[in-house]
Amino acid sequence: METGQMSTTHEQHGARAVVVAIDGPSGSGKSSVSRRVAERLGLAYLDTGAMYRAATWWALHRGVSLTDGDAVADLVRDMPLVMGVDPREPGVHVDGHDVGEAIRETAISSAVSAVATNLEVRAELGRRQRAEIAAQAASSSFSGGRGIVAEGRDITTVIAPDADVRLLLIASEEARLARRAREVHGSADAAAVEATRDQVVRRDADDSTVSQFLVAADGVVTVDSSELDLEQTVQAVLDVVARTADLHA
Ligand SMILES: Nc1ncnc2c1ncn2[C@@H]1O[C@H](COP(=O)(O)OP(=O)(O)O)[C@@H](O)[C@H]1O
Ligand SMILES: Nc1ccn([C@H]2C[C@H](O)[C@@H](COP(=O)(O)OP(=O)(O)O)O2)c(=O)n1
Repeated sequence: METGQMSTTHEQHGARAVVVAIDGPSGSGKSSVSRRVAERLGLAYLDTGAMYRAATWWALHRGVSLTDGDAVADLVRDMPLVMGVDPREPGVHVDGHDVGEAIRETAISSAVSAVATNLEVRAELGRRQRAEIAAQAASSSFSGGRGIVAEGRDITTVIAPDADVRLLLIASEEARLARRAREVHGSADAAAVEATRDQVVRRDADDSTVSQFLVAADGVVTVDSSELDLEQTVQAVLDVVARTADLHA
């Protein structure tokens, strides 16, 4: 297997697992950039936002009211969630359901902050995220021990504050709204941007009550993608990784 071959080389060099932590607001490009960075470096990829989205889907699927915080937390503690960590195909399954597409629907985007601001849910999903990050140090893992790119809102600050590379990906509100409008509505005209505002601006305001992702914490490098296209942003992040971590990549 390709990954296995990379891991053998990696281990022969005696290199240890690298953890790249990336946070940022909605539409800054975290998911698309992190996936590409992970793929190019032969690392695993963890989309922690997808875990909050999957928890929201699961609660709605099971008919649990999102306003009943204790019931949601109880449900999430036992959630049979399987997160794929292959950056080429990062599948999300809950209780055998492939929810990769369903969790991106507007109904979930609008509701997810109610789950993401539940501190008991954060504790449970944070525990699973730390376990996955630690697991990628093992040679038997997807990355063959090379490591992982994990992205979300609190990875640089709470989940992996001692990551080798800590990065805040930002972009202007205008750029983020236009990107999301193009993605969801296929256009960045005024109507499409307005229709996207709730799931970008309101959601970031709600989410920032429990995580600090609008300003870089100490030691976190900021990359502003407002004026960069996707490939330029990937390159800017790879440059930060190369400067910061001894990847031998
Ligand atoms: N630097 C960029 N320039 C232009 N479009 C981008 C850039 N980064 C991401 N995109 C596009 O913007 C949309 C939102 O990106 P995404 O990775 O989902 O952001 P996030 O995970 O931060 O919410 C996607 O359609 C993506 O392809
Ligand atoms: N580590 C994380 C990751 C995501 N979240 C929350 C914040 C968001 O509202 C949801 C979904 O995150 P996601 O990264 O998929 O959202 P965007 O694609 O950036 O719009 O989860 C969080 O609170 N902590």
